[in-house]
Amino acid sequence: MFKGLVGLVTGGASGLGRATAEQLVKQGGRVVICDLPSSSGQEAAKQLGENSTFVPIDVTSEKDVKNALQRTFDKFGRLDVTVNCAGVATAARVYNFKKDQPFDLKSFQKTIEVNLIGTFNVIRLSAGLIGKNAPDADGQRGVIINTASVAAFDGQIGQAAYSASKAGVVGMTLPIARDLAKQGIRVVTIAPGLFRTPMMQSLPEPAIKQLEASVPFPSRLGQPREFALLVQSIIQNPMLNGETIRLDGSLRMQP
Ligand SMILES: NC(=O)C1=CN([C@@H]2O[C@H](COP(=O)(O)OP(=O)(O)OC[C@H]3O[C@@H](n4cnc5c(N)ncnc54)[C@H](O)[C@@H]3O)[C@@H](O)[C@H]2O)C=CC1
Ligand SMILES: C[C@]12CCC(=O)C=C1CC[C@@H]1[C@@H]2[C@@H](O)C[C@@]2(C)[C@H]1CC[C@]2(O)C(=O)C=O
Repeated sequence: MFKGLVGLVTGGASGLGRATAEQLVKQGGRVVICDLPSSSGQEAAKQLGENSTFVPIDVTSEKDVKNALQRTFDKFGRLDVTVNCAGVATAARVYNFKKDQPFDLKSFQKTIEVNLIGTFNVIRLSAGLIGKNAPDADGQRGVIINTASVAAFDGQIGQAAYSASKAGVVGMTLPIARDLAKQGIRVVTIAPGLFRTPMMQSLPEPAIKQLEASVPFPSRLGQPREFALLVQSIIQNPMLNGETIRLDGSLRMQP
C-alpha cells in the first residue's frame, strides 16, 4: 500500500510513534525513527529492519531536526510524511496551597517547548523537504500529521501546561494547512484520548481501570495500533486537511 513512501516519525521509539513506524513499514513504506538519544530508537529501528533507521534528535533543536532531514534524504532520497508524536506529559496545579507554591515556571516552559515549539520546529523544517517532491496527479506533495490530545479541549485539574501545549497544536493546524496548501502539503492533527503506552503504564492498574471505565465505548484504553490506523487513513485520504480528529471512544474528560 505504501510502497515508495518515506515517513519520519518523532517520538518513534515508543508508544504511539513506535506503532506508527511499525504500521508504515508493514504497509511497504520506509521510515526514519526520530527520538531522544536516550530512547530505545536504535532497537526499534533494528526490529523494523532495513526499511528503517534511527536518528537521535531533540525536537526542540533546529540543528538536530535539520540533521534528521538530511539523513532522511541521504538514506531514502525523499520525505512524504512527517508524523509528530514526541511529547511529554506534566501534571501540577497552578498553585499548590498546601505547600504555598506556585506552578514551577520551568516545567510550564519545558512542556510548551517540547509539545508545541518542538512540533512546530519539525513541521517548519519538514515542509521544506516534502515541498521538493514532484506533485502527484492531485497536486499533493505530502502530509504532516501532529499529535495533540483531548486535553486540548477538556483539560483536567493539573493540566494547564499540557492542555495549553496541545491546544497550541490544535490551533496552529488550520493556519499551517493554509500556509502549505499551495505546495500541496496537507496538515492534520490527531487528538487521542487514553492510550495504553509507556506514558500511561506508570499508572497503577486500579487507576487505569478507573480511566477505562470513563470511556463510553469501547470502555478501555486505546491500543497504539489504533492510532497508527488513523495515521494510515489520513495518509490515504487526500480530502482530509486542516482538521483535528479526536480519537477517544467518545470520552469527555471530567474536571
Ligand atoms: N498515551 C496517551 O494516552 C496519549 C498520548 N498523547 C500524546 O501522544 C504522543 C505520544 O505519546 P505516547 O506514545 O503515549 O508517549 P511515550 O512516552 O510512549 O512516547 C513519547 C516519545 O516522545 C519522546 N520524546 C519526548 N521528548 C522528546 C524530545 N524533546 N525530542 C524527541 N523525542 C522526545 C520520548 O522519548 C518518547 O519516546 C505525545 O505527544 C502525547 O502527549 C495524547 C493523548 C493521549
Ligand atoms: C492525569 C491522568 C488522569 C487521572 C489519573 O488517574 C492519572 C493520570 C496520569 C496520566 C494522564 C491522565 C489523563 O489526564 C490523560 C493523560 C494526560 C494521561 C497521560 C496522557 C493522557 O492520556 C493524555 O494526553 C490525554 O489527553
